[in-house]
Order: sequence, then C-alpha cells, then structure tokens
Amino acid sequence: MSDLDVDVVVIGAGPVGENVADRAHQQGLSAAIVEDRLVGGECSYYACIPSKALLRPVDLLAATQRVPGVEAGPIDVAKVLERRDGFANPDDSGQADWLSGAGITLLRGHGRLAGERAVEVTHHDGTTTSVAARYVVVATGSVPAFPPVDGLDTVNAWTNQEATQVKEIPESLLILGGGVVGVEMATAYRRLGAQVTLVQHGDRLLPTTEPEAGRRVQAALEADGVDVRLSTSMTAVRRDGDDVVAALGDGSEVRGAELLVAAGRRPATSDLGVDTVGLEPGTHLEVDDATTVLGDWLYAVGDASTGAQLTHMGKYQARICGDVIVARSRGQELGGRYSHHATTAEHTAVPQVIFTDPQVASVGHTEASAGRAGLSVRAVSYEIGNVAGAALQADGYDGVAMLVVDTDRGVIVGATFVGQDVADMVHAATIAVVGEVPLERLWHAVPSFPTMSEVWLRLLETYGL
Ligand SMILES: Cc1cc2nc3c(=O)[nH]c(=O)nc-3n(C[C@H](O)[C@H](O)[C@H](O)COP(=O)(O)OP(=O)(O)OC[C@H]3O[C@@H](n4cnc5c(N)ncnc54)[C@H](O)[C@@H]3O)c2cc1C
Ligand SMILES: NC(=O)c1ccc[n+]([C@@H]2O[C@H](COP(=O)([O-])OP(=O)(O)OC[C@H]3O[C@@H](n4cnc5c(N)ncnc54)[C@H](O)[C@@H]3O)[C@@H](O)[C@H]2O)c1
Repeated sequence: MSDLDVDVVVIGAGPVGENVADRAHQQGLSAAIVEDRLVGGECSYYACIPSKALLRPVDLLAATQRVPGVEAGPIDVAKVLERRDGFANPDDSGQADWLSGAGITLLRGHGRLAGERAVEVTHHDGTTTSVAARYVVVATGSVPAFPPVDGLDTVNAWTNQEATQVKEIPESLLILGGGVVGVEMATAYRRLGAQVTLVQHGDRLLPTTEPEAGRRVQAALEADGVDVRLSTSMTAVRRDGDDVVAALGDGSEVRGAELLVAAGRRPATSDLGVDTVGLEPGTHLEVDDATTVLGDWLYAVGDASTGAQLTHMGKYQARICGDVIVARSRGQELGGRYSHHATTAEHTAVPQVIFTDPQVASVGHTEASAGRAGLSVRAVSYEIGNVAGAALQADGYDGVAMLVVDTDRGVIVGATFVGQDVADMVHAATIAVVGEVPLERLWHAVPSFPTMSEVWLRLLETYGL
C-alpha cells in the first residue's frame, strides 16, 4: 500500500519538471511533484535568471558607449546586485503557491525510484512518503562537474551558485572553463570591476559554436582586460593567504581571490534509485523522441536526460512528455515527426543565445556539425556592421552572420549571429530551419529598412540569389 496514488509523479521541480506536471494536469491527470531544494530549480535562482540579471546592466552600458551623445555610467554595483535579488531571491514560496493553485501536489524532499511505477520521498525531517504512479518522470537536472585538478576540493571553489548569488564582487576571479558559463561570467565580473583570468584547455572559447564566434568573444574579453589562457589546463590549485593560486599545464601560475569552476555539468541521477529499474546511476537517462526511457511508464526530460541542456529545450521536451503521457493514458496512438509527440527540434533546430558582448545567437548546425552529420552544405557569412541598421545601432558595429545551407535541398540547416543585440534575431532563423523554407521563398521575406535583419538579404545575395 502506498501513501499516495497519482497518475503522474515528477521528480524535480525545476522549470522542466514543473512544465510536465502542469501539461499533464491541465489535460485531466492527477500530478505530484517532488522537490529537494527550491521549486523553480537551478535556472531560477543560480543559473539563467541571475546570470542574465548580472549581464543586462553591463551590456546596456557598453551599448550606450557606442553611441556618442549618450552619457551613462559608471555602474552602481550595489544596485545591480539588488536588482538581481529582485529576480532571483532564493525564496520559492511564490512558485510553490503557483503549484498548489494549479492543483499539483508538492512533496518536499528527496525522491528516489523504488522499482517500477514507484517513488519513495524522504522528507527533510526524515519521514517518508511512498508514491505509486502510472507514469514517472525524472526531471532532476544537473550539478557542476569538477575536473580532476589537484586540490580542487580544498580551496572552497565557487560553482555557478556562488557566482550568480554573489553579494560583493571580488577584486579578482579565476575561471576554470571557457564554455558558456565561463565566458558569460567573465563578461559580467570583468565589467562589474573584477580582474578576470580564464583558463580553457581547448584551443578556443565556446568550442561547440562556429569558430568565428569564439574568436570574436575572445577578442572582446581581451579588449575588456580579461586574461584568456587557451590550450592549457589547470593542474593544481591551493590557497595562499586570501588568494587561490592555480598551476597551469604550461608551467605558469595564475592567482585570484576566488576560483569559479565552469567546466560543464553532470546529470543529477546518482542518488535516484535508477538501479532499482536496471539503469546506470550517474548517467544521462537515454530517451527516445517521445522522451520515454522505459516501457510506457518512465520518462526523462531536461538536463538529467540525453536531450539538449538548455531551459527552453527542456521545457519543449516537457510539453512533449506531458502530451505523450496524456495520449498513452487515453490509449491513443502517438503522432509523427511534427506532432506534439516527438522532440523533432532536438535533431534539427536547437537554438541558443550566449549573452556575452558580442552576443552569440545560433540555431541548428554549424558548418562542422553539418559535415559530421553527412550533409552537403555551403556556408556563407556577412559582416553585420555593413548594413545600415547595424551602423545606426552602434558606431563601429562589430558582428558577423553566418548561414549553413543544405545544397541538396536548398534550405537553411544552421545560422549563427554574433554581435550586439542579435539575441532576438535568431528566432527568424529558427522558423526558417524548422519550416525548411526554400531559399527561393526566403528571397521574398523582405527585411525592413533600416534594421539589422537586412543582413538576411545580404546573406542570400552572398549565396548567389
Ligand atoms: C550559470 C548558468 C546559466 C545558464 N543560463 C542559461 C540560459 O540563459 N538559458 C538557458 O536556456 N539555459 C541556461 N542554463 C542551463 C539551464 O540552467 C538548465 O538547462 C536548466 O536549469 C535545466 O532545467 P531542469 O529543470 O532540467 O533542471 P534544474 O533547473 O537543475 O532543476 C532540477 C530540480 O530537481 C531537483 N532535484 C534533483 N534531484 C532531486 C531528487 N532526487 N529529488 C527531488 N528533487 C530533486 C533540484 O533540486 C532542482 O530544483 C544555464 C546554466 C548555468 C549553470
Ligand atoms: N546562455 C545560455 O544558454 C547558457 C548559459 C550558461 C550555461 N548554459 C548551459 O549550461 C551548461 C553548462 O555550461 P558550462 O559552461 O559549465 O559547460 P560547457 O560544457 O559549455 O563548457 C565547459 C568548458 O570547460 C572546459 N573545460 C573542461 N575541463 C577543463 C579543464 N580541466 N581545464 C580547462 N578547461 C576545461 C571545456 O573545454 C569546455 O569548453 C551547458 O549545457 C550550457 O549550454 C547555457
């Protein structure tokens, strides 16, 4: 006998888990959600939201400095942190109220699978609740990965949690990792007053983006005064007085008041009881296009799954997952590729915006990933600064747009925009990629003058239209 019987139980109330529970519940299924820490997950308090709250003021100030006649700054760091707190104060009562208003049962505590269709929740006071459910969804997210660096567990290294919830900007910051977290935090901390040293063991920043994007972000960070060390790893770290000192593979040493580890994430599936249903703890749960892990009953979404590790993609997976569960509960067949039952965009059109200055906004393939996927492609690029809209936006506008065209089908399979204020330009590309709009038809999508979107016309002309 279980303590609670529901149609759907979701483990993890991050943005992704909340969306599955809501989607299923709105279509008539009873739902419970288990949360160990804060309803709203990493994204709301320690990731997307506070990091963008730190970045928006420095981005805005830089934009004003590119338009003569506009006086702004200096930045009031205390007010920036206060505004960040307004967005990301770690108090989840509002989100918990939303769940109960939506009719979803919140169980606070640590959830673990306890065999098929069963979850055991250990509450913070040690008591337990056993839950029986027709469908179980894992939405437990991810935790920071710590690379094997001697002494890393002895220096009180920061993760994204300390970096995004900081109360006082340190004089200097070492950053381990030149991926998305590393470059965004380098931008924010440098412009909020810290000396920043960033160590990346690959030969470029943002290695999964178009190489030109990494080069331009690196040039901008260096122009700001960030010390970027590429092609070298941190081998050992130690505290020396108040500082952290890091030994690098090239024999040099760097130091800073704090060390931020931004070297990727690992799925929060280690202490989840997945072994009780024959799965390997600590790995991303492998999903099919319907977000299913096992049978018709176990699902995974968000960072804990093999899907894309971004909030908007996790929420897309969540909508599909909720609809798949509802369809199966009604004995309905699942639909095909572009139905509500398949995460097709995972294969074709994952968008991402990196909020550095310049921003990097991309969707779908890079030229390199298209090649690896066996597509015949041609890539074209155009300097965004050459269009009137960009010249008006900022003096000396520095940015580039790139399209990756599938030459067999005459459609765009990838796009990247690098530059100030390009974040919202990527959605047009996302629509073109998902809609598989032929280039000849795109020719008739006329961009307004004088906007930065005119770069679309220049790209098509460069391609030969
Ligand atoms: C610094 C930083 C900035 C980022 N910025 C962006 C951005 O701008 N845009 C973007 O799209 N993505 C961004 N990301 C990625 C984004 O944060 C993740 O993709 C997103 O949070 C994943 O959502 P999730 O619901 O799967 O997991 P999470 O947000 O991690 O939520 C999982 C929840 O599950 C709970 N949980 C875990 N295990 C258990 C258990 N056993 N029992 C009960 N509860 C459990 C956790 O406490 C947590 O609340 C950023 C990441 C970082 C680190
Ligand atoms: N704006 C956004 O969309 C946004 C912002 C932040 C984070 N995120 C997501 O959060 C996740 C985590 O981001 P992240 O930056 O931690 O991971 P990441 O995988 O993007 O980057 C980690 C980087 O660390 C480097 N690295 C790893 N070990 C190293 C070592 N020992 N020495 C030096 N460098 C090392 C890797 O080469 C890699 O470039 C990603 O999925 C990312 O997409 C998204």
